[in-house]
Amino acid sequence: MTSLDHPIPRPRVDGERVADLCRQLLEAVGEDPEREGLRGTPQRFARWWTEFLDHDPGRTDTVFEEDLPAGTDRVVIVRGIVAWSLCEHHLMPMRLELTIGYRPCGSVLGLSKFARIVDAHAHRLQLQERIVDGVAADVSKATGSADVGVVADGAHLCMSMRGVRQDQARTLSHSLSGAFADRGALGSQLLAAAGAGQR
Ligand SMILES: Nc1nc2c(ncn2[C@@H]2O[C@H](COP(=O)(O)OP(=O)(O)OP(=O)(O)O)[C@@H](O)[C@H]2O)c(=O)[nH]1
Ligand SMILES: [Zn+2]
Repeated sequence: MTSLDHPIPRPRVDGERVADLCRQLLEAVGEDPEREGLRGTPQRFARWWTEFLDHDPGRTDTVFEEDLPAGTDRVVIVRGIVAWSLCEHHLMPMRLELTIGYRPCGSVLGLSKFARIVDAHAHRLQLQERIVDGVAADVSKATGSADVGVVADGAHLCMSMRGVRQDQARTLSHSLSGAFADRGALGSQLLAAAGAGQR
């Protein structure tokens, strides 16, 4: 069993510096960082950045050997995985609902590991498309399967509370490989499981 190398290393957060920058930000937007309600804000702000970016997803690659009876096909689809990330353009939250499928070839991945893999990619400054690609690559690496599909349905606050203010807009993105690709039945099954186009 090998542990997964994540393409973007976990950043180290300098909490004191973040708190100091928060104090400066409050001043720059015309606030008094010493007023009662804001006195603890720089420390809280630093704490949440640290909690978010320094998040340890835990072990992501526990697999179990599982032989399939000859002539049977097995597909695993996990849906309803919710993750929050931050868009790297505006540093604003995006909420993603992910559906992940793969066709096991000899071993199965522990079910909780899908959400842990998602966490490893979400707790960074990100693009939805990069999260989906990264999750698909890690699932493929952990399972040894070339047949992997990942669908994400994302709501981006930078598109809803500011900018174009499209509160209902959702972004669907997917990464399909092997048997999930080429508009085949498995890809369609995955998109249907994700409820694509139903919201
Ligand atoms: N492809 C992609 N784009 C994203 C994601 N998150 C945010 N964006 C977009 O990044 C783009 C940045 O556009 P810019 O023109 O540089 O910045 P802006 O003037 O703030 O853009 P507006 O949001 O249109 O006001 C916007 O279109 C955002 O909607 C993401 O996960 N994937
Ligand atoms: Zn954005």
